Amino acid sequence: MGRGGKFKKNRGGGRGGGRGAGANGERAPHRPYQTFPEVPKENEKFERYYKGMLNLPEEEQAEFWAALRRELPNSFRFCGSKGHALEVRKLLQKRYIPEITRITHDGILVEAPKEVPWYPDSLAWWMTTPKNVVRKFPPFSKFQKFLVSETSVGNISRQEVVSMIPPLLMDLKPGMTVLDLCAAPGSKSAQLLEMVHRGEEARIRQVVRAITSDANGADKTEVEQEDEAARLEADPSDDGRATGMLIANDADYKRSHMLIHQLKRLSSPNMIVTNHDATMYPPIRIPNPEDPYKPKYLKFDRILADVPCSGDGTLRKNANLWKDWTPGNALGLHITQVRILVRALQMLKPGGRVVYSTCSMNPMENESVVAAAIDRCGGPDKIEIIDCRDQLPLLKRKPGLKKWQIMDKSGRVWNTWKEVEEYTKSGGEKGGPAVAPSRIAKTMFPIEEGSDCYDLPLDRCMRVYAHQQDTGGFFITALHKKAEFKAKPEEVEKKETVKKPVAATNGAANGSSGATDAVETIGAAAAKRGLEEEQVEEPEVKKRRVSQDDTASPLEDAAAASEPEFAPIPDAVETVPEAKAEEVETPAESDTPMADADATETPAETPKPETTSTDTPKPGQHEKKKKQQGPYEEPFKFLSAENPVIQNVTEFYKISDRFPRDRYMVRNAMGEPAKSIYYTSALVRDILTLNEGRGVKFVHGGVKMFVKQDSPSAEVCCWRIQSEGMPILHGYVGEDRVVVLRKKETLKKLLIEMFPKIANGEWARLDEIGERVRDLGLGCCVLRIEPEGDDEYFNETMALPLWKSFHSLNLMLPKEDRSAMLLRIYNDTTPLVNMGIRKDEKKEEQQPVVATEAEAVVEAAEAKGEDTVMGEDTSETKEGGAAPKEDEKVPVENEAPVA
Ligand SMILES: C[S@@+](CC[C@H](N)C(=O)[O-])C[C@H]1O[C@@H](n2cnc3c(N)ncnc32)[C@H](O)[C@@H]1O
Repeated sequence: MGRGGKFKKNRGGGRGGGRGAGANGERAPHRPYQTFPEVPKENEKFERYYKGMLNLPEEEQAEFWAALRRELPNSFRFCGSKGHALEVRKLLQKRYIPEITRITHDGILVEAPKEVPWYPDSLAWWMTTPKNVVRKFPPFSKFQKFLVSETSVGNISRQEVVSMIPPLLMDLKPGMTVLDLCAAPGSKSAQLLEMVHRGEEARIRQVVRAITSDANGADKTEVEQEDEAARLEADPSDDGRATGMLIANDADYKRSHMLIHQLKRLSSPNMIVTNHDATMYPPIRIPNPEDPYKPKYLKFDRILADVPCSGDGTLRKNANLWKDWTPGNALGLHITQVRILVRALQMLKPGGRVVYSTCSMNPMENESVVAAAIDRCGGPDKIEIIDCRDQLPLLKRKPGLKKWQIMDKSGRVWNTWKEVEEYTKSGGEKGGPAVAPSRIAKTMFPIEEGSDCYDLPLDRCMRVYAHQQDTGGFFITALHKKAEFKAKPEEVEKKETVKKPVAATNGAANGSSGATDAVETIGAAAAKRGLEEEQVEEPEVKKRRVSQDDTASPLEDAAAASEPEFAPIPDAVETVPEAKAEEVETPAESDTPMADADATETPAETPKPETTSTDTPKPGQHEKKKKQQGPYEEPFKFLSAENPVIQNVTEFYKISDRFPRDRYMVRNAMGEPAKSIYYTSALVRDILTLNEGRGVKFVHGGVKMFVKQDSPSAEVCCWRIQSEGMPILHGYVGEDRVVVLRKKETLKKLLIEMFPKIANGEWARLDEIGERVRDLGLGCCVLRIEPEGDDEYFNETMALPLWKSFHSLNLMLPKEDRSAMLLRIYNDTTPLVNMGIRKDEKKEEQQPVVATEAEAVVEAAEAKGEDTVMGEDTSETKEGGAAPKEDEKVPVENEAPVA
């Protein structure tokens, strides 16, 4: 329900007659809230298809159907680095739960949030009180503010619990490379990225301490010490910095930008966002130390294929699915799903792992896809289904199906492919012309006897049903690649008249470059012909050996890519299933990325070109479309360590030699630092550099490290450190540019006041930092917070950018971050004070910040029954980073009060 929606009253009687499981997996004693009756929760075909097929014991059947008709509990996950996530969790437990347990609603004590029992470190929580009650019922207001505020700054992810499972089965370790093929809006990518960085803070601290013999920041890392990833040996090669990498990909351009918004908060230099059709994901070139002239391609340690699906496991939050469910939804997706999984297995290292998941219960999107992909990839000798029974022991699940039926569009159920063939041969029931049921394919059925895939242990797949622990439905399988293989070509039915999958047409639709098409063709060729990445000889490579910095022009690539070796196999193209748009309604795309920002498990998400070739653009339409589809991304250009700007920042901040200087990047064709300087890991740099001009559609990479600022004099560096780069850099900044803050009250002044004055002796108001800031040179510095005492809410070491001008200071933090910190540390919702702003800005600036934009975003997404990951920032610029927020502006003197 949206913001303006009416508060829905409890309709009494308890949910599902008190039959459901509680949030801890046990039966709940009572269910104070019931489902909304607007949509009749029935669908004859759906019920007929699933009744009996899911192998549920008789006594569970009623529970299963009752659970599907109940509303889903509210769930959320504490995210970011583990130490910080645990601190935020502490607030829930100590400050908010005691308050919630005292609330009665309609005469019934509400259930407090509970830990999701199987999620590690108790970082995932859920509660049965509906979201709209939490949002609108006044006694929840403090808790709601906490949720909104921490969501907006990226410390809480409003994620459905079953959607948290796949990353937990990835066995992702420090140093590994991981690809999330269908990643938007990014809740699982966020989990994966946290894993890429696991233990990093502790490892870096070990290194910095060893170098400086400095005990800065009395260590609060008890938890991390228990964690193997926190030991330097886990990832030692880059002074403890994480060397692993996540590539998060989505075929839909707009959704790939949602990914950027969601993941940016994690400030990771180890992440790239790409925009490709996963069925033909292009080979990614990496350095080849053995022979720099011979192209080498990345093979991933881990791949997540959380594929587009019909989404009938999300019925509990998308009640419209009750009326919209048709068997055709899944029929139209099976082939794309198989292709995505085959491509994932191709791009995997031997010994690596792919996790395949859907939020659908339909075997034709699940077990049949797994079996068909294993069959195409060389059978059980090459690909093994991993037995995950010992993983997440507290998660209740059912084994994958070994037998199932297929329901065609008309609702007729088929047991075997043979049955379909016989029916077709016989000319159907009326003895008329032989017409096969539309869209049914052989690979949808259980594999027949005689194949080495006949008896695959499909029971090792995991099915999670709504009634087991009061969740949505989900399917997850982990696959181990035992050895390289050459994939079998797709078996195709030539007679079907089909359209191209919409995702596959994206490149053309969005006017992407010839180079992109060429790379997609190479990806497609590799995928369709079963070529391994090593065997993919790129077009230009055939003509001449290339050096690492050699880049073929897009045209060359495109022309060469059309040579026979890389041409798509005609049959395969012809038999691509019809775009599912006509059967499965894709939610209408709104103009603002915000409106559909947080769709996680939305059904049928295959991207759709916005226009067909016959569309005539209306006046003014062209520009808008172009922007939405974003055919042009600024290139990623790395700066040399000798670049004068790099030398200037290194000198001004006295950045230690231990901090790499060859990983700074800008986003403009000239390769000149103009507005922002980004920082990436070494691997991300190599990938962005080596693949330039190959048409790989990179849409994001790098953390914004420095932002250009007007500076008061030539001696003051005009590049301030950006808050998102601070955690990476601060340990290497010389003490000349560091201010140490220890007192809780001093920090509060800096958080509440946007421009606290320091001229004319007013520095003295700033307690222990007063003299230091008085004596400090102008410009940006590191405010290192090392809390004294043992205040339970003020005990985390942090580093924030602080700007000193002649008259005032400014903590360079976005407003949401300031407000979230005020709430977290001081339980304070005081409006921020900005004495230095112009009159016309004043009214707006002095509004309380919590629960404004962030709340609107969360509510908009939740209104659609979707997961929300993090706060939305709609100020993305062409430079690929967020436009500076209002309060990140240069604290120029004329904005600050004149003393
Ligand atoms: C189930 S959602 C992914 C949810 C996401 N993993 C998360 O946890 O937030 C499926 C995504 O696949 C994308 N998609 C659809 N077809 C695709 C294709 N052929 N290649 C890559 N992505 C595709 C959709 O745009 C959608 O964002």
